[in-house]
Amino acid sequence: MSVQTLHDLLDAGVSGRTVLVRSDLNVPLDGGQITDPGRIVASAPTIAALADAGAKVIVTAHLGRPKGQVDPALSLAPVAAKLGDVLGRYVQLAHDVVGIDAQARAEGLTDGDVLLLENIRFDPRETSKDEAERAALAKELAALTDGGAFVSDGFGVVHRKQASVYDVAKLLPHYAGKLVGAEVQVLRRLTEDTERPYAVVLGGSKVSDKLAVIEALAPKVDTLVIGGGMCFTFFAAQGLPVGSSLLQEEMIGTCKDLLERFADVIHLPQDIVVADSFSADAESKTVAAEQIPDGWMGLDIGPEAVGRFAAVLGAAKTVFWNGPMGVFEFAKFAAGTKGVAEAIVEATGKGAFSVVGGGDSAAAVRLLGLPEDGFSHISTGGGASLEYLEGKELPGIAVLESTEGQVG
Ligand SMILES: Nc1ncnc2c1ncn2[C@@H]1O[C@H](COP(=O)(O)OP(=O)(O)O)[C@@H](O)[C@H]1O
Ligand SMILES: O=C(OP(=O)(O)O)[C@H](O)COP(=O)(O)O
Repeated sequence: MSVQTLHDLLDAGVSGRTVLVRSDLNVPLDGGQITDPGRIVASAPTIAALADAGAKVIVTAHLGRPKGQVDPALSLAPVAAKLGDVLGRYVQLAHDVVGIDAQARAEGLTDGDVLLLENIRFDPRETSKDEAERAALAKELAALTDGGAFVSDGFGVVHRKQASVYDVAKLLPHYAGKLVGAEVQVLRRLTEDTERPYAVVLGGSKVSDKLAVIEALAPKVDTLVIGGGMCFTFFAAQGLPVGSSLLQEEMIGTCKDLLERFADVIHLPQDIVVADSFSADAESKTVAAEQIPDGWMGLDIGPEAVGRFAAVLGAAKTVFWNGPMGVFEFAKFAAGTKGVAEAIVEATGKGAFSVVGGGDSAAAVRLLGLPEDGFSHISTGGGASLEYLEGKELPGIAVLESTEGQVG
């Protein structure tokens, strides 16, 4: 079944209708300041098209992982201000998710207005495993539109079966936004007639999510380069000490099995930059991967690893990269990410098709001064892209294919 798109909704006419848009506005923050507005910029075209066509636009989004309760540090206030700048129109922020303030503001919207609801993850029902709880929140979200429409445009979050991504689509006529459409179109190229060698580079800190993806991805690729916070569980699987580095203990057995089955595919760093604390001015030194001292944590891959990874990536004809190689936000631990990114840019220059995905990975590209056009595509989704490549059904896209919630 085909998915209805924003074009279909605009063709049908939206003037005077209230449209709920799920965007991924999960941008990196440093003390309340947005360090990279990439996801806001990428989300703006869908919102602008609707507002320009006279819709009353309600945007819902999350920021970080606030555990179902209000966390003032994760308020969408800075995001509302930045979205307003990018759109060139005032964006009002509701001070709650679906409460009295959101309801009053939704009722008061006039054609072309844009309202951003407060961080949807302040409501515990958003991420609940209980379908009835999610459905209740979805019903309250849908009610804000007074029978309007839902546009799914948060590509970075379509792999999450959450109320504002999945359940609400069942209650309203639903459409795929511009960003979701564009992302899927590019990623399709990484799953059909992929030019070999095909390299996937994985790093970052969402270790449990992404280790689960490796099992499905490993048989599909020629090379799996693993760095960032992902490599320490593999080291532990080899019986090596990892100090106080990120570790997913319950996945050690899985990593052992992966190392046995995909020994030729998996590349791990042979040296690591360790630190005595998680801070920008920590004491640091480079050690061999098998010599991480007790009490020290690995915060970057070492220079030898960068060299070896660069050689592997230099031969690749297709590259997908998700997850920084180290804590690039601290200058001391940014060299690994920069080195690997430069190697991918070089491979792209020689004709490889390259995609970098993920909020922080895309931010790293820009913040470390790499040319954005040095990659074939910069995707807003890390986990979402990985699950797409894995061939898994993405709940936020699959639900758009259903007829539930559609008119007629
Ligand atoms: N060795 C490490 N230890 C702890 N955190 C790490 C390490 N390497 C990278 N990171 C962190 O991983 C974060 C990004 O992870 P993730 O969310 O998985 O990536 P993305 O947003 O690109 O999908 C960055 O904030 C970075 O500081
Ligand atoms: O940052 C995100 O994903 P990513 O780090 O995989 O790119 C998305 O906003 C999803 O966030 P989540 O992984 O907390 O569900």
